[in-house]
Amino acid sequence: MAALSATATVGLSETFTRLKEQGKVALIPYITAGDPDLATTAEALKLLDRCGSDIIELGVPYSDPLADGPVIQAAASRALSRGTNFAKVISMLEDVVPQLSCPIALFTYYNPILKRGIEKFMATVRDTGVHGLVVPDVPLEETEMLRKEAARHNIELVLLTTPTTPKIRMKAITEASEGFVYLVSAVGVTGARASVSAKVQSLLIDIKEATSKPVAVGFGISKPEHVKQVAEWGADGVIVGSAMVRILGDAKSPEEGLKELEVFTTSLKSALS
Ligand SMILES: O=P(O)(O)OC[C@@H](O)[C@@H](O)c1c[nH]c2ccccc12
Repeated sequence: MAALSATATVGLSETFTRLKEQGKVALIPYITAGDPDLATTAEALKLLDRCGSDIIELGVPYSDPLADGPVIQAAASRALSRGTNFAKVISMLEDVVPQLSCPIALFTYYNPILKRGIEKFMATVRDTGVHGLVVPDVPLEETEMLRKEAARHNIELVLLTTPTTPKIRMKAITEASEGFVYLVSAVGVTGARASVSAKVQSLLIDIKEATSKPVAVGFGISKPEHVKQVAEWGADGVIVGSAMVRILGDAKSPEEGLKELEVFTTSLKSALS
């Protein structure tokens, strides 16, 4: 099955190439695996795919999510308290990825990778048909090993740059990043914000001077008007996490959460068309 899924969907950079040809901007939701449970996560992935997501970021819940705000931290602890672990996320993905038309970028902190061993981790992830990997807390100096193993297993390792990243370092990050460059729009942790910082516009100009690779913007984006604004500023993709995670976490039942997720995702998708 993995072989089929590996060919069934194209990778991250190919997805951006196709969207660019169509003059479209990628909608990239993030959800935490196992919140409220893995069965709902499986349904949510299929639903997000059906609603026109172009790439889906799936977070592996971790006990010390230092870059996450309260919404995603709470989702991670709910998922962990239900017994969600890496092995269970992988077996869910083995079943679900072949049913998706959009690629998955697995989102994990560095520690779970080190625990398994980088090579074993990459091989396991690749066998599920997952195309991308985002590791927010690995320092650039240590990404060399990660990048080598990711490339060896045909996984696109996405690196992140922030509003306070010095230009030289930003250039090194855009050079090394595969799939797309993740532009973190705001300083601090993840979480919906009232508006998107206008600084994103100049940051996008700087990054696009440094690289022709696609750039997706994340952090704080939670409304159709945010999505529209970031697309107008020239982003190739827009990432929405906490607002999606909150919908699933606040719902009275998984069914209700999935229904609201569909409405919300559809509203974001129409803001991009
Ligand atoms: O939640 P927000 O503000 O919409 O931002 C996206 C973010 O959730 C997702 O990309 C992500 C989840 N955990 C992270 C940790 C670091 C950087 C990014 C992330």
